[in-house]
Amino acid sequence: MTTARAHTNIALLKYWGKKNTELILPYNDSISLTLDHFYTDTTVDFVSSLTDDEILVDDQPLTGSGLKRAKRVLNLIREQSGIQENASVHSTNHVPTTAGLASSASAFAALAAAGSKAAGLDLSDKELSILARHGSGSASRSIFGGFVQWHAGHDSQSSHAQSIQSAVDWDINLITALVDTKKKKVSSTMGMQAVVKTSPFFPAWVKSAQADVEPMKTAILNKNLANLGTIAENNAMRMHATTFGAVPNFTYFQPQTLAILDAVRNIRKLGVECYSTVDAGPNVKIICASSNNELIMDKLATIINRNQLLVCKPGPGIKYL
Ligand SMILES: Nc1ncnc2c1ncn2[C@@H]1O[C@H](COP(=O)(O)OP(=O)(O)OP(=O)(O)O)[C@@H](O)[C@H]1O
Ligand SMILES: C[C@@](O)(CCOP(=O)(O)OP(=O)(O)O)CC(=O)O
Repeated sequence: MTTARAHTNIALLKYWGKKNTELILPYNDSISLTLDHFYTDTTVDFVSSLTDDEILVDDQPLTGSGLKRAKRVLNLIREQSGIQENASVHSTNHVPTTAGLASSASAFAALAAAGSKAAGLDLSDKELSILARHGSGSASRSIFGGFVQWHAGHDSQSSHAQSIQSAVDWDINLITALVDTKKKKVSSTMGMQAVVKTSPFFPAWVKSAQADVEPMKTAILNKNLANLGTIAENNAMRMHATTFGAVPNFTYFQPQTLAILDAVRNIRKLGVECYSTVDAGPNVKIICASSNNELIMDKLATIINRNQLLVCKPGPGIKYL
């Protein structure tokens, strides 16, 4: 029996579109920051008496596409280890209850790590990243701590994450503004599939996202918050532009999302370094230095309750408990 802990991550350069939906191969590289605040603990045991995999997430049986994805990861572990038994999986998401924050990244990274170890495999971080990717693309990055690059690659073996800077020894924080905590109408999986198929902006997105990779790596290595934030904010807006171009068009933004994006631009005009990024949902993440956290949260007080603002710091990679 093995327990692993994986932290969630926020993409500074987004993964948005699959070249291969079976293998989860993305069109472009993405770059993320692993966060300290949100994580998943998963315990896996292979048990001969079980007639099927039994997967409980927060004490509820996993169903639907979540179950299919988890079984895909467990089947790969059985293939690689030669183990025949079914798995008993217990997982707990340590994210604010139903906050609508990406849990699939930490979920499938923790499952890949705990499952492979429980099956007797001793996988490298690269191999774990490839395994986790088969559950959810963003999970490939949650194997590593700090700043991480997912190389798009051209096949399963070449599409994996790699550390850019695991111990983040400079001041970068992320304030999460919880605009809406309900389950979103369009999942990431469905949203990206729709834009790949129908948005004329998609090819331009891929081109500009890939062009962001080297400047973003340079900004990280130079600890340059202004460059990092500017590239991240533009990248996020371009990702969301693809949804406006889709047929039928859709958006993850809500009125409060737009109000916060505007407020961040205004705070920046005052000379305070802060930048927004938004994933496939209405919540805004504000990239800033910790010294500006209070000032930014005070300025946002007219738009959003203080208890809907959470400060996150860089977090670690996979851990066995
Ligand atoms: N701890 C867990 N272990 C295994 N699977 C999980 C766990 N937590 C969530 N899942 C599954 O992961 C999938 C994604 O979950 P959720 O929609 O909450 O995260 P998300 O990352 O915001 O989603 P999306 O893929 O749309 O971005 C769901 O199918 C869910 O059932
Ligand atoms: C907008 C994003 O958060 C999309 C994440 O998508 P997922 O990794 O959740 O998608 P699947 O691979 O279909 O499970 C950007 C990102 O995290 O890079």
